[in-house]
Amino acid sequence: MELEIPIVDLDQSFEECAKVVKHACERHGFFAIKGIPEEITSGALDHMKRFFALSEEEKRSLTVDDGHGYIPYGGQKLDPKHQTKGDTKEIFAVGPEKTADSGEALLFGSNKWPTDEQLPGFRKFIEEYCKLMHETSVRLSEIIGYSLGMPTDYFNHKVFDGSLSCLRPIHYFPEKSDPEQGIFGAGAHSDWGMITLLYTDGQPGLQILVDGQWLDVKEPRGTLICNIGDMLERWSNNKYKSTRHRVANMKGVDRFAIPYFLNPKPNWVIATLPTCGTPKYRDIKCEDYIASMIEATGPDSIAS
Ligand SMILES: O=C(O)CCC(=O)C(=O)O
Ligand SMILES: [Fe+2]
Repeated sequence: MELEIPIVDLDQSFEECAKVVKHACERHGFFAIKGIPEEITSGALDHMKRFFALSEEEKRSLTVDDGHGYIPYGGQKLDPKHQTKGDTKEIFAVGPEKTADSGEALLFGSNKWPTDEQLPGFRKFIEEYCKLMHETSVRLSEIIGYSLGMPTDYFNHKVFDGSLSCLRPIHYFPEKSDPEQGIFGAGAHSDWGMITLLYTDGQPGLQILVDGQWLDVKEPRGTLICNIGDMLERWSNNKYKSTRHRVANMKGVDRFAIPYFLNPKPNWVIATLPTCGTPKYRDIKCEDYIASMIEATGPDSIAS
């Protein structure tokens, strides 16, 4: 069954956007956003297709060792309990460059870029794309904070301008998923951070779990999908849902997706908002939550 998600038009008023966001977040936490120029999203997609078309050797020379870089096929298993093999995808993770004097904990290291000879213009374009995704997701966070009864400057740059946000473009291999056999493009999971902004090539595959049923998400073309992550669920004391989702590649074709994960600064403490009732969660530092999730889903969870 298909799920239609509401559209937030960033050209509309703050109040109007907040109304749509609130309604979607209280139901399942997925909505689409309009207002990012097509040539930018399709440009990012073209660059990422060229990246994943590099030779195995070239990609593996950029293999991730501390958070950023290339993660080969099967290198992540998002739902170890229900998967019989790793996700049938490869990833290239890029984050904001950390400066030596930023004083942040070293959870993620520096980026690993292909050379300009390998992929002309790639680094410049993707860096700009990261900045645009960051600005857009911070703006959405301001709207979200307001929709939860907080001042509009509560969730702004002071919270999110750190090193943990991350663009993680994905190539799903042309391999048919088989949910009965525990084979998925990406296993069921919820996202970990504040929000995720996702652009896809339009191939179906993304499914979300609503009232015990897996529904296919159909995003209107020319939009990005935005969904709520675990930290916002904690902040909002479960008012807003960090819904489980997965990728089932039922056609067995290549599929490309470019998610941007907006996370707070490493040492930012996630504590229930004063507008959201008696806390159901203990306070937790952003970097501690992320480290525990990497531990649960990274290469060590592949061993089984
Ligand atoms: O590829 C998609 O549509 C979703 C990817 C996703 O959920 C993730 O990377 O967290
Ligand atoms: Fe996800």
